[in-house]
Amino acid sequence: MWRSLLLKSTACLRQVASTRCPYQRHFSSFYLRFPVQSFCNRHADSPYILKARGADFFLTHNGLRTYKKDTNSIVEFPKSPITVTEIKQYLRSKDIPFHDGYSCLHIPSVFINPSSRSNSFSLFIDKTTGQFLCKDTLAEGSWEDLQDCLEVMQKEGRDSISPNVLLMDPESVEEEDKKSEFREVQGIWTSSVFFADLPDDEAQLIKMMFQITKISDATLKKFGVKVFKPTKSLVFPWFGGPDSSLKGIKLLSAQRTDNDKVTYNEATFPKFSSYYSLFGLSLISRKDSEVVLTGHELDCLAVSQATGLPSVALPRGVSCLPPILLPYLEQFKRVTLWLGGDIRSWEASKIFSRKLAVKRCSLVRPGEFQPQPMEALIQDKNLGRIIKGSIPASHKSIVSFKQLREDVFGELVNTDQVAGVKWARFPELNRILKGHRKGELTVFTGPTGSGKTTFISELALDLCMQGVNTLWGSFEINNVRLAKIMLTQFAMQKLEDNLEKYDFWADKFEELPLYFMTFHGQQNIKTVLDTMQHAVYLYDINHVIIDNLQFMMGQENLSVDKFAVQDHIIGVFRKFATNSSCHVTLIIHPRKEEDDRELQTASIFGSAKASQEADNVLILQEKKLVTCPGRRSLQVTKNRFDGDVGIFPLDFIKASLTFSTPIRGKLKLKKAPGKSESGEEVQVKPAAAKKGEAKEGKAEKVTKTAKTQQTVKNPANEKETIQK
Ligand SMILES: Nc1ncnc2c1ncn2[C@@H]1O[C@H](COP(=O)(O)OP(=O)(O)OP(=O)(O)O)[C@@H](O)[C@H]1O
Repeated sequence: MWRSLLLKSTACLRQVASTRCPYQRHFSSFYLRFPVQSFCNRHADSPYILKARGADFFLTHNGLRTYKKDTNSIVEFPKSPITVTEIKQYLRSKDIPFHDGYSCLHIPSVFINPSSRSNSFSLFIDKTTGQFLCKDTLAEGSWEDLQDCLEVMQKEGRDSISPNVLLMDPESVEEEDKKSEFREVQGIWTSSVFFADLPDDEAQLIKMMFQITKISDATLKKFGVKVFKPTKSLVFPWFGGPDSSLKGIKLLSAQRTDNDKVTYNEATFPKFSSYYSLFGLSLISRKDSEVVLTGHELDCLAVSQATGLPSVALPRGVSCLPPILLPYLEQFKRVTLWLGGDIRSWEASKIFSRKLAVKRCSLVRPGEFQPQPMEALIQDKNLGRIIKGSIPASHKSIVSFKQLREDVFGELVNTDQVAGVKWARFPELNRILKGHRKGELTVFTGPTGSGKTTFISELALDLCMQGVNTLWGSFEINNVRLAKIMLTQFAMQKLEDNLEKYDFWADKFEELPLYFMTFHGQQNIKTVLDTMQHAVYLYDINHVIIDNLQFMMGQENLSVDKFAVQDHIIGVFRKFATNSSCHVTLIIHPRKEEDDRELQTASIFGSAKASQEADNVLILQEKKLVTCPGRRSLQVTKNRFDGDVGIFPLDFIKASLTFSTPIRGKLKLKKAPGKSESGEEVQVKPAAAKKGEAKEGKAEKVTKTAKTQQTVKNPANEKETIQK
């Protein structure tokens, strides 16, 4: 059997390497046992990326440096997308029995000998992607991997196959890294102590610090929560696998801010991108048929203690529900999502319920009387009653105001949250657009070569750094160039001149929830949309950027009215944005305009119908409204959210490729009224500054922004801040 697998895999690799290199090529995990890296090094005469089960190898022409990156940051649409009907047909053709579950099909595990199978249907196939997970052996892989295994089994007349065929080379760098990381996990875990083993006053102090005085030692012990004294952190274990062994840990530390609020910082081992723990899962019995899904470990403790209901917590809060966790939630007939107390949690619960199958989900609507679970416990609320009052997630197309009433109220009391995520680098844009909202379509245009890509790159990066899961479709410039621009903007400095800092910034950048589609050049709109859909499912993407629409117009449509095609494509993206609750930013080249005329909304679109589809229209104007030639400004010509439109100037900083708003009246330096040392009211008079002084002002601003930038916490990062 090994020989046949080996032959098949090696042949495939050889074919790929000879025919496809240096193009990007997806290797399924099935082939990972083999030395992909060394094999391809021989063919590497230019840099390229191989995506292979969570690892990307960047091979340089001299083979001197190999970057590895274990986040699945490159989104490739499966060569042959699979449907659940096709999966079922295939299983039937192989006489494999299956249960049709909520998100997965369940089949007997092919990795366990039938005589020793404790649970007959322990292999779960994701209905949307075909990815599988065997809960007994933790073997996982793609639909193609599973088919390969089944084919080999059939050919060799076997009724099971070793899961080792799917494992990485045990001596690979990744495996070595994992082993040393696991030693670290065990070290922290064994040197941590249970609350019950701490002196009373110390335990009480820590509980006060984390605001968990209402959580009993018994509850903490039941969930295995410990304290790691050196950093005064709570330690949440991740127990997994059939033997419920320790797979990882999350460390949570708390800090009290000046205004007496508590902020939490999180760190996980393994790191966030591969931390797939459903906290509390090890306490769930096979017979449990309902569960409360929370967004935080402390909330999980609160629900369990107050209601006695089975409860689990998502590993990365409301930012995503990784499909790899879905098999663990299949046993529940009813899932109550109580993810938090704000609008973001409410939106996330609606999106997650689609993945979990809406028919079994009910949602706790955040509100004054329904804060997040831990807060509800502190306020002595009846958590059981709140859960009972959760509302079915099933969506009805026609609703009465009675059903909308609470939603409308929620929007009225949370205006700031409803307005969306605020840009940290573009306060002027916040002033006009109020924020970045899910489900909207933004159309962005500007003259050729004016800096559209560079500007949108920073705009999107800003949001991504605040936890907005982002997917790039860059058809014009390749992903390496785009990532270079973004990394420069992220580091806010010219990295070419600071190569020694590359790894520092690249490590941080890698933690961003940022994904790239691998398309380049003309693309079929359907393929692009399918890939976007796929990414939304896998990574809970909130923002897709398409650069640019012209690459979807296709050659075949040239005979048709160009603007009608454009209108159609905009309509398709509009629908996607609404249906997927995902913001789409579409870059469009303008119509040919006379050089000295400003662009307008009408410069972009073929018809008025298309302009109605966009929620926001942004135009990068070049040197029109400012005296200095080459200056850019950003104009908002449409804002469906609240109608405010406007324009503001942008300064371009070439070294960092960033844009900033010039300080207002920079040449007329003005200070807010204040008091002099003698106590007199002073107003600094506008003084005409020299050119050099103005530049200094700008440089100072950049440095300040850079500082702010470094302290921005990113939820995807190992340090997350949750404001209570
Ligand atoms: N405000 C600016 N001032 C001067 N140079 C800029 C400015 N913005 C971007 N650039 C530079 O101009 C070049 C083109 O920028 P970019 O690719 O972002 O433009 P674009 O509008 O997307 O181009 P295209 O029309 O080809 O799509 C880049 O080298 C970029 O660094």
